Amino acid sequence: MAVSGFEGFEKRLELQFTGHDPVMGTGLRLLDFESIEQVLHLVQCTVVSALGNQHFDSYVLSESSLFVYPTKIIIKTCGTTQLLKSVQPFINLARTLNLDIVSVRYTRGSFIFPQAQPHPHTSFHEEIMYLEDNIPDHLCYRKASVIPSKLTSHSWHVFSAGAMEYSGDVPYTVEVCMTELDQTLARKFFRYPNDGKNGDSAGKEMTEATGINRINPNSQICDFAFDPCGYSMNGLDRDCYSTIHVTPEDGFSYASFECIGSVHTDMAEMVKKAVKVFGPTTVSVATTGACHVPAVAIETVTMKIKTAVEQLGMKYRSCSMDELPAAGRWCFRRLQLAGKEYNNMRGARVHAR
Ligand SMILES: C[S@@+](CC[C@H](N)C(=O)[O-])C[C@H]1O[C@@H](n2cnc3c(N)ncnc32)[C@H](O)[C@@H]1O
Repeated sequence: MAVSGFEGFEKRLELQFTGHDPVMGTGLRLLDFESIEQVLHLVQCTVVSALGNQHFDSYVLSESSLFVYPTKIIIKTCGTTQLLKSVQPFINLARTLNLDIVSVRYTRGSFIFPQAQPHPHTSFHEEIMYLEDNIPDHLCYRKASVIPSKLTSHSWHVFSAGAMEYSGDVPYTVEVCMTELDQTLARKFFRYPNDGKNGDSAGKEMTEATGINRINPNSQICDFAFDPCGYSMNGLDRDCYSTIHVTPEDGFSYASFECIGSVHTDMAEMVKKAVKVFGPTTVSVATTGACHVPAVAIETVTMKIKTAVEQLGMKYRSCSMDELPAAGRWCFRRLQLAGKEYNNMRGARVHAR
């Protein structure tokens, strides 16, 4: 942990592959656990719990989560992990299964403790340089973008590279970052000393006590409670995942909620339920991949989420959009608890009333 506190904001990497073998039922899921562990060792994290279904495998990590689909890997890690060190090893491992990389997407918010980040995460510039050096040339549709909000301390960083332009036919992704959690709600993610439980049983109890199990009642949940505090879960609902990570310590409290949506998902309702679990002061919502079907167009999805979160007493502060050739349109919205204002330094909160 950094001297100052734990960095909750995750770095997220999504690698998409393709292969000549039309039988894609297993694909990357054939990777043996030892190979995955070796990559995670480079990133500086470990597996603490795992659960799979017929569509994908999910791993709760000591620092966030990993999802392995037949042709896709999604890994998000927090703290001072070196996530981008996994890019080349994953591409090489996929090659052993005759799978070729076709797109890379890297996203993250603004770190609370940027000075604590190691190479190659000391700045967004360094991250882009590292990615450029470690992905193959055929991923030629490339763009990096910092999507601003009104607060320079809350921006969304995106890099995407693809072998072809984005076609808009994938389910959309919503990444929610919450800071300054309500202290009473955050306390539910602390364990009692000598509680006689292990990470799995304590995690299950937190999932139920906090209402996380009601965010998507159709999910199978793999959860883990850290000692003395902290919580992570992966939810599996057919081929869609959701994931929650919580750093409850006062002063740098943080929680994230991420999930995949489709025309069948009431995303706004799920985000609202997730925000309610934590009572944060600031909520940022990054949405991408929404396609041209009107019901899941990015404007429709993000507007519904905004309206749902406002019902919890949050006020809309800013909205920015950008378009990346290999990843499609991005929308980054920030909301803040009504009656609270920030000056431009993170954490320096001024009450407006
Ligand atoms: C559960 S992980 C979640 C990471 C996620 N990105 C977040 O901050 O919400 C981080 C939390 O677990 C706590 N924790 C306790 N033991 C830990 C360990 N061995 N590794 C990582 N985090 C640990 C940290 O202090 C922090 O509160």
